[in-house]
Amino acid sequence: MDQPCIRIRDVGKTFETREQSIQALSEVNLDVRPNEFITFVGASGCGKSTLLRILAGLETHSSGEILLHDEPIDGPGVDRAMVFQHYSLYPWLTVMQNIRFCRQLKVISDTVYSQSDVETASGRADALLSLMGLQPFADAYPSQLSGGMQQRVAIARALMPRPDIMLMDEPFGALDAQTREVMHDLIRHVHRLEKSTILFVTHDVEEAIYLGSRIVLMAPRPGRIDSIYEVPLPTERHQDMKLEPEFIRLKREILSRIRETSGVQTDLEQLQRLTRGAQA
Ligand SMILES: Nc1ncnc2c1ncn2[C@@H]1O[C@H](COP(=O)(O)OP(=O)(O)OP(=O)(O)O)[C@@H](O)[C@H]1O
Repeated sequence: MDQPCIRIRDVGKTFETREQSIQALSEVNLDVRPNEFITFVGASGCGKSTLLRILAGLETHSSGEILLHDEPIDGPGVDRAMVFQHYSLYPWLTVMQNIRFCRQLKVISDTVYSQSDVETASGRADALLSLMGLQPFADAYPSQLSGGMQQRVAIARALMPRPDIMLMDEPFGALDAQTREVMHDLIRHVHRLEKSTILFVTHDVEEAIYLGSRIVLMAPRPGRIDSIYEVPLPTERHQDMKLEPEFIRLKREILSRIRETSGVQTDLEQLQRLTRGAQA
């Protein structure tokens, strides 16, 4: 079996605000193997985004250790790309310019500005444009595109420097149900083709099962890993699988565990007690 490309050991994160100290993550342990597609689910506030941001190098952790290819993470790097829920494209650049933007930065920062670098980058940008079905829109501006198309540009831009690891924080959260299904099949296709490792945060359990090979369920207060599920589906997926008994059983099990760990039930019970008290 492949060695893990990411090792997360006893990781904790505490945010200190003026009023309080928030333990966003506590004793998180996880090994990620190359080319895995891991999805993260869990109640609001369980630290999913914080963990992703730490892996992206956008946030530091307070305790424990995170190794990426046996090296500690010490900031963002071109080996990791992040895709957010909001498309975060540059509105003044065309689709093609947005896709090439990151690569241009890398070429300039490496000061290896040769013709062959530029040609390789152009070829890759063209390939990504066609992979995302965006060729007719190469010269369009983001404001001229639908949400789904903008997110395809954001994914193409993230893929441009050939990152080892894609960190995706609810990338399809703002899209309608039909567009999401199209994006699901597209991202599975991209994963097969590009062979990158994908860590994907979502609130949608069906999305988590359909996309992931493993599902990490996190729980809040403090944010931690509660359980990990292997997805019993073949690598090749199709939408009808969502109707299979095994898929529905896993969805029920995960949804029920999220409810149990979220504390919402406890809040409801407290509310009912208070209401009863007020009526007595
Ligand atoms: N910059 C910050 N400063 C203070 N507290 C923060 C900060 N970022 C996150 N938190 C807190 O850390 C906890 C975890 O937040 P995080 O956004 O990682 O959870 P999440 O699981 O992604 O939530 P959601 O599903 O609602 O997006 C929450 O209690 C949140 O309020």
